[in-house]
Amino acid sequence: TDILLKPSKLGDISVPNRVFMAPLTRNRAHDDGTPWEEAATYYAQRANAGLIITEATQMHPLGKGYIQTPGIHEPKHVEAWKEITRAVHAAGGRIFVQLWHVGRIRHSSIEPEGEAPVAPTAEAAEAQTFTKKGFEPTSKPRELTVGEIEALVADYAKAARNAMEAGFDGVEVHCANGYLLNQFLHSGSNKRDDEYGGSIENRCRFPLEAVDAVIAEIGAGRVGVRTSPLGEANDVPEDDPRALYTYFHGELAKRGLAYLHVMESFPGSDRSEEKRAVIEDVRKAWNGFYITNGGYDAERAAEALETGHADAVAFGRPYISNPDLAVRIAMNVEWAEPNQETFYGGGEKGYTDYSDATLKAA
Ligand SMILES: C=C(C(=O)O)c1ccccc1
Repeated sequence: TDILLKPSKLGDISVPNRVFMAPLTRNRAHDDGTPWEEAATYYAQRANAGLIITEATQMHPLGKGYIQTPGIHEPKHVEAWKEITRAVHAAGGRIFVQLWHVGRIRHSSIEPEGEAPVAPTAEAAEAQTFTKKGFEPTSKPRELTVGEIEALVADYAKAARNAMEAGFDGVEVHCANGYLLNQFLHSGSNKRDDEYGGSIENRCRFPLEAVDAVIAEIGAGRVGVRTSPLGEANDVPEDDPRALYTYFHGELAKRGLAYLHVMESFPGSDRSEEKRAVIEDVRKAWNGFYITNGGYDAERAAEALETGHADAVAFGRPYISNPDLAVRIAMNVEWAEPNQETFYGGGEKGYTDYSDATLKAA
């Protein structure tokens, strides 16, 4: 598995290995969207990753859909993130922030309280979110006007500017997992009849405008994009994933982005031949640095690089319970299993209290 430890260039930066930390929602931020102070320790412990991609971080007040997720749209958010990026850089790490807007995956009791979610179309998702009362069905959204979409494009650029101010090495634009930009991409969630809906080109328009605004603000070498072509999360059916993502990945390939990050499978879902074939096809439309993600162990990760399928592998749950994952891979040390009870919400337990055994053993 040594191929996982090969350095590489990645857009404007260099990475020391191909073992990346995938975005992980942990629901431990303050209610006003300020990240928790303990996050500096949590991310610095994981600085051995070739690249850390933060938990999904809302780029607009209405982009918040769950309790205690962090934001990056206020000056106080930027100040708090500065401590985190400083700690990661002091530990020798590199970190991108994932810019998120939940769209209709939101309950109106979440701050800003009483505000309905926004979406491409005024149809509620068959989905749940978690509020202070626990899991609740998502609220019925209202349809975004063209003017509001244009304002959100500018908000993505502003969030990217905030990310640079906060000391991040770059940003990942979240276009996956049934959230706002994914809702625009898919035929099942986007029923608009204006220039932002209908054809594949029209459904890709807003996501591409958002990516272009971020590129214009901070440069393509500091921008990655995440997609989930076979996404099952949050009720975003799509008539023709192969055609849609061949086009979307092809458009992204023209922009000189730092990377494309694809969730290829999901916890508990099957990896059928048909699904693998779609992923292989839409993978071919991309021409740059490719990060794969989805339940990899070290052996399958090394194989993904050896076959040329991917240039790096993002690990989610393994990085929860193995802060030193890249070192464990280098030293061939067994991985610890994460405790699912402390994935979402809570304090230090299950967050910063996992052992970095190899660093003591080294
Ligand atoms: C941001 C998330 C994603 O991209 O799936 C998320 C949100 C809530 C729980 C788990 C994951």
